[in-house]
Amino acid sequence: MKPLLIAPSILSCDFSRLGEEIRAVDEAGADWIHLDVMDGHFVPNLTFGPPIVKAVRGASPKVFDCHLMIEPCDPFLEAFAQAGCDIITVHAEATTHLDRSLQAIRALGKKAGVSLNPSTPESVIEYVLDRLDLVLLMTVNPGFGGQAFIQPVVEKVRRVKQMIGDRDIHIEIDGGVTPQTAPLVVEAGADVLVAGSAVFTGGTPEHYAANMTAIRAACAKR
Ligand SMILES: O=C(CO)[C@H](O)[C@H](O)COP(=O)(O)O
Ligand SMILES: [Fe+2]
Repeated sequence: MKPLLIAPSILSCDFSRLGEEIRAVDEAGADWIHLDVMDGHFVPNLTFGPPIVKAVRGASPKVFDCHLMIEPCDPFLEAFAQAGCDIITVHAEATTHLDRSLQAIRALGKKAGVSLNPSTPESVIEYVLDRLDLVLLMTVNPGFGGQAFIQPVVEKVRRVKQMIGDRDIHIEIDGGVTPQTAPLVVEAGADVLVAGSAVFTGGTPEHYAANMTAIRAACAKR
């Protein structure tokens, strides 16, 4: 069984102190740093692009887990790779040629991920499993932090876990993860939890450590 990893989403941090906040969650015990890139087109919100990723890359040596909510995605993969992302995840709904996008990410020397919106069936990844390092299952509709967890996705987690069999592929959950919802997806087979508001609530490094401890403790009996 893979160890449980927590990837705080910086979408919920204080953007005026971005580097400092990344350093704080790193020191508070984050396994990965989750970066939400939004284009105002695929999702109804805008965040940041490669120059910001590059600017904060030095704030933490932890894995930079880049969640691209952009359409098209292919023209920007190289820039995100050069900016210092370690994992690049594209949405299946945002690329016409998913197989090509995943090949392009690996050709850049990065880990390749695919994300599925809550309403997207898991069958879309059936023929690209051997090109994947990570499947990100959205448990909210992408675009904003602080939304409520969409419960029916738990069943999809179980199905994806079965589909991947003994392949070395992470199952990551993103959206509405709290100490209450985390055990549901972990029990179903998830091994990476993205959490934005549930980690950054409180606003101090001590809160971040306690918030991550609470999520881990809730999942400890999996
Ligand atoms: O991809 C995302 C939104 O599209 C974010 O990663 C996600 O929403 C995290 O925020 P929270 O944990 O507050 O739900
Ligand atoms: Fe995300």
